[in-house]
Amino acid sequence: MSKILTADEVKRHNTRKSVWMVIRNEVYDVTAFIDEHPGGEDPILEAAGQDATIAFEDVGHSEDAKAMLKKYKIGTLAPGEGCCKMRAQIWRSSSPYHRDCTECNASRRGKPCRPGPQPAPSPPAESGTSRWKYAVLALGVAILLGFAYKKYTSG
Ligand code: HEM
Repeated sequence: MSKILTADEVKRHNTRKSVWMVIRNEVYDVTAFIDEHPGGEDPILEAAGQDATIAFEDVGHSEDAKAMLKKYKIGTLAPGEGCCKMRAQIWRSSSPYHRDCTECNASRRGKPCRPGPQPAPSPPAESGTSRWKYAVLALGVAILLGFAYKKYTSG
C-alpha cells in the first residue's frame, strides 16, 4: 500500500541495506534493484536517501525504465516535504521538473532551494467552553464589585 512519507524518513534509507529515493515526489524503495540496475550500482547508491528527480531525468531513461518505477513505489512525500526539504541542490532553471515547485518562491530559481515565506500560523479558534469561562469570570468580578460598592456606600 502506498504511504505518505516525510523527507526525514527517506533520508534515513541511504545505505546499501536500504535504498529509498524520491523521483517527482514519489518515494521508491530500490534496495532490490541495486544489483539489477543496467546503469550499475553507483548511480543508485549515490542517489540513496535523496531526491533523484534530476539525476533520473538527465540520464534520459527510456519509457521502459520509467514504467519500472511503479514496481518500486512505496509511497508519496507528504505536502511540504518535497522541494525544499529534499533538494539541497541548486535549482536548474532549464529543468522542467522544478518549474512547478509550489513550496519555493519561483524567483529563487538558480539559487539553493530554500523554503519561501511561510504564512503565519492562525491562532486556534476559541472554543465555546473558553467563551463561557470568560463570561462566568466577568460575572463574578461584577458581583464582587457590586458588593464592594454596596459596602462602601452603606458606610
Ligand atoms: C528506480 C530508479 C531507476 C530505474 C528503474 C532505472 C532504470 C534504468 C534502466 C531500465 C536503464 C537501461 C536504459 C534505459 O532503459 O533507459 C538504466 C540505465 C541507466 N541509469 Fe537508471 N534507473 C533508475 C535510477 C537511476 C538513477 C537515480 C540514476 C542516476 C544518475 C540512474 C542512472 C542510469 C545510468 C547512468 C544508466 C546507463 C545509461 C546508458 O547506458 O545509456 N538510474 N536505468
